[in-house]
Amino acid sequence: MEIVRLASDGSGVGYTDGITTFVPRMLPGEKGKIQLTEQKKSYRRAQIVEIEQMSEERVEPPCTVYPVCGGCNLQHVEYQTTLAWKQRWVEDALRRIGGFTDIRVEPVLGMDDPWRYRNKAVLHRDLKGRFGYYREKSKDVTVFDDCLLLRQETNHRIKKMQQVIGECCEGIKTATFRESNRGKGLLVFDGNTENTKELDQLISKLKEQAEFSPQSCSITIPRGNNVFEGSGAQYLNEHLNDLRFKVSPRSFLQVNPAQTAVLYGLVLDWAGLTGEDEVWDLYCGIGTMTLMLAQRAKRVLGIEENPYAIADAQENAEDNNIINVRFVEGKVEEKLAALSETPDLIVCDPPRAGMEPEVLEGLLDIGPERIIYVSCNPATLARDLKVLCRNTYRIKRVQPVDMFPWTQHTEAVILLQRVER
Ligand SMILES: C[S@@+](CC[C@H](N)C(=O)[O-])C[C@H]1O[C@@H](n2cnc3c(N)ncnc32)[C@H](O)[C@@H]1O
Repeated sequence: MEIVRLASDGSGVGYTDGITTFVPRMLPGEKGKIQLTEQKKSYRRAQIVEIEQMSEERVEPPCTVYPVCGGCNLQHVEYQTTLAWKQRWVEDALRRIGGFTDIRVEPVLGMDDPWRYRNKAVLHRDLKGRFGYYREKSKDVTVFDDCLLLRQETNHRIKKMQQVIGECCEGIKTATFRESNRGKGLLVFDGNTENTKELDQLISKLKEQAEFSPQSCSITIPRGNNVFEGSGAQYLNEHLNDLRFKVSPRSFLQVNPAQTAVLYGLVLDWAGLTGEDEVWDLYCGIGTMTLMLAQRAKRVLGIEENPYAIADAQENAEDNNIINVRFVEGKVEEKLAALSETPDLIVCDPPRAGMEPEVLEGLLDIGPERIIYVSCNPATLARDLKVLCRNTYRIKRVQPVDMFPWTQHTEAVILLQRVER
């Protein structure tokens, strides 16, 4: 098969028997043998067997498990090429889904060093007791020695955990490693983690290792009803700008601290706050942006559905002596209707699914002068902007930020200006 174009997840696209066929990790202009892995009526998926004609854009991926790991899918091209692709994917989504034909999308803000940037790794356990990443579209696990997206210290911690746990504590199915930007770790075990002697022994053994001393990495076992037990502090402390944030094991935190600073910097810059502004931060998580906005605004309201995150947000405000914020726990689609004022600015940072229709209607009713939309999914972003920009708002700026190098994921910040009430 010959690859004729690129899909928006980085797969190559060609045709087998006239049917669109997606081949991950194959590039436009390449020819080769493929094997079909999935057949649907309107499309097929396949995997590379052999590449016979290679694109000049292809490079040797530095990671040894890249061909079989579901974590990264763009390591077979240069980093700058991936940034150009991501810019195009945002443009394509805005045009195809949103119907925006004349919007300028700025070049993606990439990283100077796009390796070892992640502060979180979710590892799954296979039947042999080995921990690793899921393969693409599979529950098979890829075991790795050195994940190039994680710091070396984190890779060492993972190896040590694997050695100590061996085949014991079968109930543990997932190990999530998180890390603050000052290097302190938090390991969360999930699965069937009832209070057993075996689990307590595991924690004792891990604590004896330098990698899991309470100063170096806490261990957390959720025991139901918001109870976490283990070793060390049962949360992370993160430092962003001049603020300190508590992050509970079940709360969201952006995974790329270096690019988070770039992303939040853009939001603060575009917010153009004067000190007299009323701001709402929808989908506010642990209140990271809420508190930063509050330092420059009159008042900020944060809305978030995760009870752990909202509790963190409240504590974070107190901890940083920020008093001009208020947090509301609940779904944005339910809480928005109960609010009657019109803020000057609304910042929204929804999950990949984007915003519910009720939220979009609510935003149009409330009608703030400006909206800043932070999105990690160009497709749902374009769908939502189509509604917001039908009559009321105009897109002023679109700036993608590379939060997830070597993966197909794309983050973008959009500034909307109200043009009509
Ligand atoms: C992409 S995160 C952004 C968090 C925060 N703005 C930050 O930068 O850390 C999305 C957040 O939305 C929350 N969330 C998801 N669906 C929600 C909903 N329907 N209503 C309120 N919050 C929601 C999630 O719990 C998560 O904390």
